[in-house]
Amino acid sequence: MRPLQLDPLFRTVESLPGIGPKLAEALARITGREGPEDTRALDLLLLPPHGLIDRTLRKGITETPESTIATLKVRVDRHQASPPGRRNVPYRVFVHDDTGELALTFFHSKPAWLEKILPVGETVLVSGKVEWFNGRPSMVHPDHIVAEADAASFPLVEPVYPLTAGLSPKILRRSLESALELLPELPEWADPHLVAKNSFPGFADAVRELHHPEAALDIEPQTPARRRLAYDELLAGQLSLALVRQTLRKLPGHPVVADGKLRKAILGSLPFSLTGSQSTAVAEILTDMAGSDRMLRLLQGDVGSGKTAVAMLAMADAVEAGGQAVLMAPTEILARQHYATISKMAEAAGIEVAVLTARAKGRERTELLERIANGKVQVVIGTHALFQDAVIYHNLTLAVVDEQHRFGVHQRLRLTAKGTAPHMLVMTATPIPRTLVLAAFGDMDVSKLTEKPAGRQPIATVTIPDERLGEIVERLKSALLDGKKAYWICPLVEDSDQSELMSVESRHASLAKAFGKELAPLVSLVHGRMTSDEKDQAMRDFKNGVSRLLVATTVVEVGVDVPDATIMVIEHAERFGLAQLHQLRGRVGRGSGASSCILLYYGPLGETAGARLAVLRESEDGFRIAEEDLKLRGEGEVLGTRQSGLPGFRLANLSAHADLLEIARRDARNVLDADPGLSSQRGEALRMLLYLMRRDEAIRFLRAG
Ligand SMILES: Nc1ncnc2c1ncn2[C@@H]1O[C@H](COP(=O)(O)OP(=O)(O)OP(=O)(O)O)[C@@H](O)[C@H]1O
Repeated sequence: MRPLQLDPLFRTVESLPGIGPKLAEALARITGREGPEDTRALDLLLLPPHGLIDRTLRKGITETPESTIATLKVRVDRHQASPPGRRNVPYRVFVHDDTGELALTFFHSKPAWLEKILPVGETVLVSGKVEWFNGRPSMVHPDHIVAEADAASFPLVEPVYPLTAGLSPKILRRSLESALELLPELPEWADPHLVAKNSFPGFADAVRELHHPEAALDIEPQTPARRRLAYDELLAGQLSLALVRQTLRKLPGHPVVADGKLRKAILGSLPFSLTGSQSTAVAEILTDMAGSDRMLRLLQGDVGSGKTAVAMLAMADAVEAGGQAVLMAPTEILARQHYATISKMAEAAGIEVAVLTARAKGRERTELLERIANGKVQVVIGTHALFQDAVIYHNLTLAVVDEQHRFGVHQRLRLTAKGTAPHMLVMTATPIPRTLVLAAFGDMDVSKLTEKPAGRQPIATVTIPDERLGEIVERLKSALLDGKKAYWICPLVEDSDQSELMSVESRHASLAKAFGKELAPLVSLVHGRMTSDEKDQAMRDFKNGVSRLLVATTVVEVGVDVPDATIMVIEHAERFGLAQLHQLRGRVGRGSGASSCILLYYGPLGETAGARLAVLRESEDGFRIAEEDLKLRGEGEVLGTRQSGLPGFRLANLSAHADLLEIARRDARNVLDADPGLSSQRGEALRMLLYLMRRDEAIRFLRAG
């Protein structure tokens, strides 16, 4: 049970003054919660400002430099309403000070309201950005207009939060202030030495400071308050991972003893020999599985490095030793693809493979479940459907989870609830740096595939502005005529008014048209809104060469393996994250043919966007790209926080707080060594921390264990 003391903080944001259902939705979005009911006062409190507006500049009107935010004390001279019927001509209010005149400009504002807040002849404080048009200063929609008498209430320094549509800074401010009033004093959970050494304020004080910066320095990641909160967040994360591990390790292992007969049969049938790091990874995995402790290993390998074969070889040993193995993929497309590859490999060893996804229904499903339960099926490939309650395994000894970062700790727990405690191999193609591995997975053993299979050629990567689209289409046309295969990736599914992003459907149509009668049938489409049958068909057609240009959304991002596809066009490349671009590009260059990747951007490019694309052009090394991405964008984006299911870090910034991550890891371990049930006084306080940081799943686990 959650301690009563925390109840006020768990009020839904909707219960805060001024917040209705719409705003609650908006807040759910910016705090990354599932929906409005799940968005609590606490989530608002732990949302750090990402910038600051400094309103301390107080020069005269004409002394204010172009495009700077200034606070001006002015006298109101006259109002100039929009001419009747021409609402797009702004309403102007002319004001002056000793240095000159300023036009306050308003679009679609109510005249009565403007007359009320800007009475002619009165002196007011206005604050906002001063722009010069035709040699005259103006301020469009001032951020603040305050009567001189109320000058004391004027915010000199204002924190800025990430905003989404429908949420104004003022409303956010107001709800934040009322949430701050709910903060109780809490017991200290951090180690007193650490607190003293770092001059950490208490949690509640740190939260208050977070939202009341007094100067730009106060929002830097290295203030004691920011560091304190970052530490708390990291500690909660590490503690929750350590709790999972603690319980998993307690369950009896399954020493896998096999002489490698099946594995060798598979190896012999592969059209290639393993790379050095593939062999090393296989050896590491087999050593782990032979031991009496459960394996918890991360197999990290860049795009196209050949993780699937490694997994298959490990599964072969598990099967030979009389067990079953599962491979869980994050998407249906990927599950089916793995099924296709793996059944082919398994055939050589006579291993029985089946695929299980949410799509299996009726008799087919019942029969499949039966064959899994009686052990006839030895390897099951699937999506999270693999771990529904109805699925009972005969003797599950190895679970391979592909792209774990999409699932999160929760599914990992479900997996172990399947009676037996299988060895666990987590495969990730996201070449995340060590600090992130630690933050996301805790202390797992790691095998790395450090080289690409022999014979791969570099992918020629170019950035091209949208004006040259016609040229790209022409080149693509001749490539298709040459028998080549290409992907064309678009960011969105349907045309929508709010977005000028090119939709995959209209791009599919325009390309088919541009290619003319002869080539149009070779152009196919796949996106997330199609049924899984349709998606399958599209992928199969592309693989078999029935279609040769696949226009797709990012459903093809992870893992799709069509080795003879050699051209990748990514439209609106400037809108994708670097790591995601790397994943997408990794769909080509998977065979021995020369490949190219065209990053098509709609300019002009901002500085960061330009730098990002340049990194990609220069490097194919996923690790380097991830490091650069981390520098350019922060870790939440690298991991794709929202869709990843990995509880993202809001307060900790892993490039700034790497030292705290190490400390948090050590502290989590020490705490649990001394007090595995978190029942001491400090343990109780730490439970509170887990609630506060929304790691409820760990608490449930604590109870179960
Ligand atoms: N040692 C090898 N030599 C040559 N080709 C290999 C080797 N190992 C794997 N391959 C081939 O390389 C391609 C990529 O392998 P795989 O799909 O396992 O990559 P992956 O690591 O899962 O990459 P991604 O994360 O991009 O899906 C496959 O077509 C596979 O058959």
